[in-house]
Amino acid sequence: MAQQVSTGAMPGWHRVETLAVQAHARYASNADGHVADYIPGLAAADPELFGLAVGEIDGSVHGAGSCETLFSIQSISKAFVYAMVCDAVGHGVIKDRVGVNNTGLSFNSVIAVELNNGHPMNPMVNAGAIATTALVPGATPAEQWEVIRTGMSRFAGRQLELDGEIYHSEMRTNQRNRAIAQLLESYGRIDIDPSDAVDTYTRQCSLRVSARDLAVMGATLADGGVNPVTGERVVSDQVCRDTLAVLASTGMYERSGEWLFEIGLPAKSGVSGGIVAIAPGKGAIGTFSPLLDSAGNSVRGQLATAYLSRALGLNIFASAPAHHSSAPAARKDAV
Ligand SMILES: NC(=O)CC[C@H](N)C(=O)O
Repeated sequence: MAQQVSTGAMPGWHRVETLAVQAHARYASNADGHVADYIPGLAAADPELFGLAVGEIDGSVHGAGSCETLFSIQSISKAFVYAMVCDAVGHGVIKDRVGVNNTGLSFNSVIAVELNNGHPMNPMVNAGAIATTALVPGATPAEQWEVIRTGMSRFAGRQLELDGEIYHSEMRTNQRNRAIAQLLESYGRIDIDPSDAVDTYTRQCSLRVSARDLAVMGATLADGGVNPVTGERVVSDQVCRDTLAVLASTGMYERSGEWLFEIGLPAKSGVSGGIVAIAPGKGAIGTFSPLLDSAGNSVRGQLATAYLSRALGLNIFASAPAHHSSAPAARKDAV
């Protein structure tokens, strides 16, 4: 796991380790928010769970709390499947077919598709993610699923497994996603059977990861597409740039602008309570806590990421070097 070395991209091994523990301790007692319940399998999540990890591009990982607890990745899969599809089919195809602009509406909005003439607008909302998954290489849904599972596992540096219970639970209750996929088909935005696209998309959302996995997956995007733990190239550096740009504008649902303003990092969240935030050229923060705010973003995850972003000087818009900027606590904790 973590090595006692640092490239200097972040403040130093011991400092990052200490800050990870502090970020966890600082917000562990915050019980604001609600567990997602529109997928019955998610409603059973333990609201007490809270884990985080910081992954550096030298391959070190610093964890705190429930950082090894597994949970379904949900919407965070959208970021990595987008990167894989971009790598496979090129960014022009996906930009035209799916788009890169924020809808300003909730992630499962049907009206956003209608308002934009069937254009999904971006790959981080359900419509765009289903259209993106439909573009995954493979002659059959089984082949497409294998490409996704293998690709996501390469980002994590270990074999990821499907959470069968969550998958079946969502498949029984995802009428809205089925409607979105059929709407996309009616507009000629997906070429495969819409039920197959939704099935594969639901599987990708049901892959089990930990906060530690998210930190490594994010650090791979921070590292220009090379997994810093395994040393394997997963996607090209150009694909990382494209993916991070999309995450910056759309990764935190309709709160993406506010997030970028406060925290200054491209990020992606999911309704099971995960968040991954990426500091290009430095590393990534993975957090997990199932209590969500009204937009579906983890409350503790946002607070801990904000704290770490400030303390580690990760904001991509900061013009002063970290040692010249104000102390971590100088800005209020509200996200
Ligand atoms: N925001 C999310 O994490 C949503 C993912 C979930 N699988 C859905 O499609 O509704």
